This record gives sequence, structure tokens and C-alpha cells, in this order.
Amino acid sequence: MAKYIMALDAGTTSNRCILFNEKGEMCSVAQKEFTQYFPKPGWVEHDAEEIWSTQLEVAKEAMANVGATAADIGAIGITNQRETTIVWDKNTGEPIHHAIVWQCRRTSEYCDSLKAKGLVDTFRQKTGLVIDAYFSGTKLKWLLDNVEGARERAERGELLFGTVETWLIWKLTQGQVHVTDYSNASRTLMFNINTLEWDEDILKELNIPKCMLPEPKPSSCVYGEANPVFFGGPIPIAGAAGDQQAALFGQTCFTAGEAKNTYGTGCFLLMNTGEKPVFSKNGLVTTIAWGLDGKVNYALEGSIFVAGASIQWLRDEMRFIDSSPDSEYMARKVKDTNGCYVVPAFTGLGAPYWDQYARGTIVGITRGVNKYHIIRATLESLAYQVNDVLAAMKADSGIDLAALKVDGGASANNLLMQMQADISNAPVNRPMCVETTAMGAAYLAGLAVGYWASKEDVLQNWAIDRTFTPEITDEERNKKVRMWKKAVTYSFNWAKED
Ligand SMILES: Nc1ncnc2c1ncn2[C@@H]1O[C@H](COP(=O)(O)OP(=O)(O)O)[C@@H](O)[C@H]1O
Ligand SMILES: O=P(O)(O)OC[C@H](O)CO
Repeated sequence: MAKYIMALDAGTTSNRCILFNEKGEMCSVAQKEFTQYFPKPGWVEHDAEEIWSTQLEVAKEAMANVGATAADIGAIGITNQRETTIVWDKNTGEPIHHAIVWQCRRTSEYCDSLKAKGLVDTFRQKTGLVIDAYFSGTKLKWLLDNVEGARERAERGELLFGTVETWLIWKLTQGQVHVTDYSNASRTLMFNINTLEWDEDILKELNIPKCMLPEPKPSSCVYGEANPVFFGGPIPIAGAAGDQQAALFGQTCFTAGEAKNTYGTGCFLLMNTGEKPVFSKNGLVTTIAWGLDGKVNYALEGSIFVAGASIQWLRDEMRFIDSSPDSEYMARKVKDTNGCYVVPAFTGLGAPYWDQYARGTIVGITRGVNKYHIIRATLESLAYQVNDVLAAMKADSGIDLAALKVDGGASANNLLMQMQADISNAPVNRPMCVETTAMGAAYLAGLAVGYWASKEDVLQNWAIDRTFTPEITDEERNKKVRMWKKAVTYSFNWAKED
């Protein structure tokens, strides 16, 4: 048996490669940040070639760290920032434009026009999603409408579309395989989550040529082989899933009613709802969790656009901290936020508000508020946003979670985890391995090639590192949440022209 399964985790700000062994232990990790482009307020782009080159670099580095050869790697599993939209030339492989990132707001007004046509329910029933600039479909339309000659080239069959996993699989197979998995397809606003096909009516509405779309496949199956030129031998690419769905899998939330919350660039709370989609009445979206063993699992999702990114803002723009982990030390210098609330709606608000025009705001500032209070209030804003989504999840599913399973970079912050337990009045369980996104991708790939025999095989790999239990009174909690709800209203609709 091969020694490792390789997980390629293509995140929003960095790409990672982790090699996992049979026990689900991380044997080697390599990571590299890549450039973020902000060409206009509210616009976000990546260079797709840089996504590929950094991903390849870290994969080689992770192998070199432990002296692994291609024969030591049983399979590759890919997990990725979702919705980010890439279009490239089928023959030259050259992207026609920078990738338009999930956070980018450039198609907000076009989304308004779709809503004004009365299409909200149609899109929800077909795709499970709300009409929002977040999802890929309107970004793809923007590229076809705004890059010179793109629409004609796409109609002639010369251009291909993909989200990041599609792009990486295409690159790894040197242009042989153009596929997506159901979990990623379900984030495009073009995929019918009931029929598991691209939706013809929606493609017509958005004016997207179907020939440029990848073939949708299950999340755990062999899509093709990485060309030997990259790793010295072929390796099967056997799993792919959007990063949030992969984390749900990595947290072993295999049963309906189980949920996890990931604190990365954004924050994403997903609940497995079983083999039937549940449609939200409270501002959540319905998404495909994974396709596995001939079946599809659905999930309810609350997507928060800015979470760890607000800590990066404290570091890079405010220059209040030198590193993200410093936020904990600095926030502990004060006992509370001194009445200050930060609403980090930098790219609008996602669940449960869905306000494309919301922008960040700080309220409650008095003469006594200093940078430590603002750092603390920024951290607290993550917990409030998650709490809003938890309430929506409870209303939609009828399930009051006994405890919240957490992961992602910012879940390392003990103060933040304690704030979450306090504000949501629920225990917070952090697992030993918080790299659950990569782990989920590894499991999906390993299951496809028989490295693990069944889901039950990997359940035993999950273990708790630490539980945070609520410590504040109901009175304190109610007051805090009430004030947050007031604060968040001040961010609404800010960027809308009068
Ligand atoms: N100790 C910490 N406290 C607060 N935020 C943190 C901490 N460590 C990392 N972060 C934040 O977590 C994010 C990185 O987490 P990660 O799961 O790698 O995200 P992604 O997959 O979105 O790139 C960054 O936005 C960073 O600011
Ligand atoms: O890069 P992350 O981990 O914040 O995830 C981004 C999401 O996939 C966007 O939907």
C-alpha cells in the first residue's frame, strides 16, 4: 500500500499541500501565500497561473520534505476556494483574464436585475442558492461580456470555464481532463442540484455557452492521472470537493444533523441534511455536500464572507498587529470592547443578511476606545456573525446543536473560541487536527482508490483537542447580541448609490 494520500488545499489566500497517512496523521505540510489583487473597491482577483504554480510548488515541497516519490502517493485529493471563476483558452491553456474571486462584488447590479425580473424563487429551487455576486454564474457572464472577443471564442468552443479544482485538474492532466465535482458545481448558480446537470434555462438566462462547462462528477472517483512530468510518475487524481464541504467530510459529519464551522478567510457553517435538499427560509443556501458511493448528500450552509480576513485587515491595513495569532494576545490586554462593535462587511454581507451593498463599519466609539478594544471587537464580530447563522440554522433545521465542531486557521485562537461559546451559549469542540479541509479531500480521494475501505474506517481518526464551554450570564449574552444586531444595521446598503 502507498504511504500517503496527497491533499491539495487551494485556499483564498494560500495554497497548501498535506500528506496524510492511513491514520489520518499529517506527515508533511507545505504552504505558500499568493497575490491578492483589488483593482477597484469591492473587486477581488487572483492570477490563475500563480494559483497553479504555487500549488505545484507546495506539492513538490511536501513530497521532498519526507523524501516521497510518486509511488508513495496513493492518490491526490483536491479541495479549493469555491465559486472563484477562471476562463482559459482550450488550446494554449492561457487564462483570458485574472480569476474573479468569490468575494468580488462586480456583478452586484446585474444580480439586482435578475431579482427585479422575479427570478429569486426559480434560482433557489433549481440551484439552492440566492442570487448574489458571490456565485460563479454572473462572474462568468461578466468575463464573456467584458473581455474582448471572449463570447465569440466561447461560442466557437475555444474557451473553457472552471472553478479552481477544475483548473488544477486540467493543469495536472496537461489539458486531458475537464471536470468538476458536484459540490463545486453546486456553487456556480448554473447547476441544477435536483437533476445533477447544468440547467439549460439558467444557461439561457445568463447567456452561457454550455460547451465551455466542465463535466460534473462525484466527489470521490478517479478523474484522471497527474502527468508524470510533475512528480516523476503518474498519480491518480481521485477526489475533489469545495473546501467547506471537504471540511464537513473531514470533520466526519456523515450523518444528517451533524454540522461544522470553519474559521478561515471567511466563515462557513454547514449542516449535513442527508440525501434530500432542504430549502432555507432564513437566509441560508442549499448546497451539495458530496457525491459518494452513487449517492449525493446535501447540506444547509451559512456563508460569512469576512472572518479571518478581518484579522488580516488589522495586520495589513490598520497595522495594529504583526501577525494574526497576535490578535489574541492584544485582545486580552483589555477585559471587553468598551462598547465598541466592528462589523467587517468589507465585501457585503452574506448569510443571513445577503446585502451586496453592506460595507464595514465601527460603532460605539468613545474617547476611551483604543486599538486593543478594536482588535477585541473585530475578533468578537466573528463570533456574532457565526451566532446569526446558527440561529438561522436552528430555525431551518429544527435542530439545536448540542455542540459546535470548529476548524480552520482562526479556530486556533482560544479567546475567539471562548467568545463563540459565550455568545452562542453552546460548547465549542476543536479537534486535534484543524486541517479538516485537506483531511476531507484526502479521505474522498483515499476512499476512491481503496486506501480507506469505508467512511466508518476514518471515523476513528477524529478526536477532540479542547472544548470551550459558556462562561457568561444570560443577561450579559442577551445584551451583547442585542447591541450587535443594532450595530450590524449600520452597515446595511452603504455602497448603494443614492
Ligand atoms: N490565531 C489566529 N487568530 C485569529 N485569526 C487567525 C489566527 N490564525 C489564523 N487566522 C486567520 O485565519 C485565516 C487563515 O485560515 P485558513 O484556514 O488558512 O484560511 P483560508 O483557507 O481561507 O486561506 C487568515 O485570515 C488569518 O487571519
Ligand atoms: O478560502 P476559504 O477557506 O475561506 O473558503 C472560501 C470559500 O470556499 C468561499 O465560498
